[in-house]
Amino acid sequence: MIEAKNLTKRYGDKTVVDDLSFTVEPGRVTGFLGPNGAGKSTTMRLLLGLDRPDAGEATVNGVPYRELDRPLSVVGALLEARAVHTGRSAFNHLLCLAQTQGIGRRRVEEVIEQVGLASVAHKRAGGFSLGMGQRLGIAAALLGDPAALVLDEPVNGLDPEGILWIRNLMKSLAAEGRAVFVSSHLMNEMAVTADHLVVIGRGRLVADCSTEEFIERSTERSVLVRTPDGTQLAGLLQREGATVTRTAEGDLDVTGIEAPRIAELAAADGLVLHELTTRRGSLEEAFMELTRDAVEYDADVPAAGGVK
Ligand SMILES: Nc1ncnc2c1ncn2[C@@H]1O[C@H](COP(=O)(O)OP(=O)(O)OP(=O)(O)O)[C@@H](O)[C@H]1O
Repeated sequence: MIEAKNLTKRYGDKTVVDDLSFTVEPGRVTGFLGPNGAGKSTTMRLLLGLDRPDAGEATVNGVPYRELDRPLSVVGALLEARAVHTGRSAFNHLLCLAQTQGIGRRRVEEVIEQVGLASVAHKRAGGFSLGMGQRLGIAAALLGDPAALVLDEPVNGLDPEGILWIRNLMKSLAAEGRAVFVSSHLMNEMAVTADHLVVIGRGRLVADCSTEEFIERSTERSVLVRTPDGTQLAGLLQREGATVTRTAEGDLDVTGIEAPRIAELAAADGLVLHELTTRRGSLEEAFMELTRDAVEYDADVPAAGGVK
């Protein structure tokens, strides 16, 4: 389990991570979301002891990273999305890393197999494509068979096949009981990958809840109604407490009342319906709105355990 408690980091007079607290639980993928510059990479560096917080603390299984005896066996990390610039082969690169932590050759072979690099294991890693470099970085993160993983934007710059591979790998690592913490600035990608979301804006926590709950709360549902009896139906629905607006095409856009109830009310008054479609707002739009101004949003919605 990874824990951030009141983490704060300032660069000059700018507070980049601001009193941030959250937990990354084992057995699930926790997505770490925020627009560019929100403070995700900085937070991950603090979790991994690469930077010191100005206040608060970060621990892995209750221990600060710098105090871990064999860190690779506790938490694996992928920090930068680029190929390794080395004249060494992928195998030797991993072997060197393994030897610093008393990890054997057999384990190096295993992780190379696991990330699908067996056929190029003895090729120079410096010549790898971005996707192969990402696989190598993930192999390094997995070397110590860690219970927790911290991955910073692992799908950046990958092709659809690479994205799918990383997505499935993260899910299977979580299914094995590991705590997987993965950052992204892409809401839609996280929506299909993560079980839980920690969302930040300007270094502050904006949401800490299940992905399902986030989607449910963030995207308002409305019903599109196409009818030749628009005026009567609009009046009827408004009397039932719904909010009705006319679209440019003359259809009704209805919120506050579900599609089956609209159909029942229309039927009871003998009104004709040509179409009844439940629609959801775009998740990406909701995310942009949510993170545009963290402070402003804070005042609007309930805190603690849900969308803050
Ligand atoms: N070493 C540093 N010195 C000064 N400012 C920094 C430093 N590292 C990061 N920052 C600033 O802190 C803010 C947060 O950066 P960070 O890289 O953590 O954001 P991010 O959410 O990971 O963004 P991205 O999605 O673009 O990677 C940015 O405004 C950045 O310019």
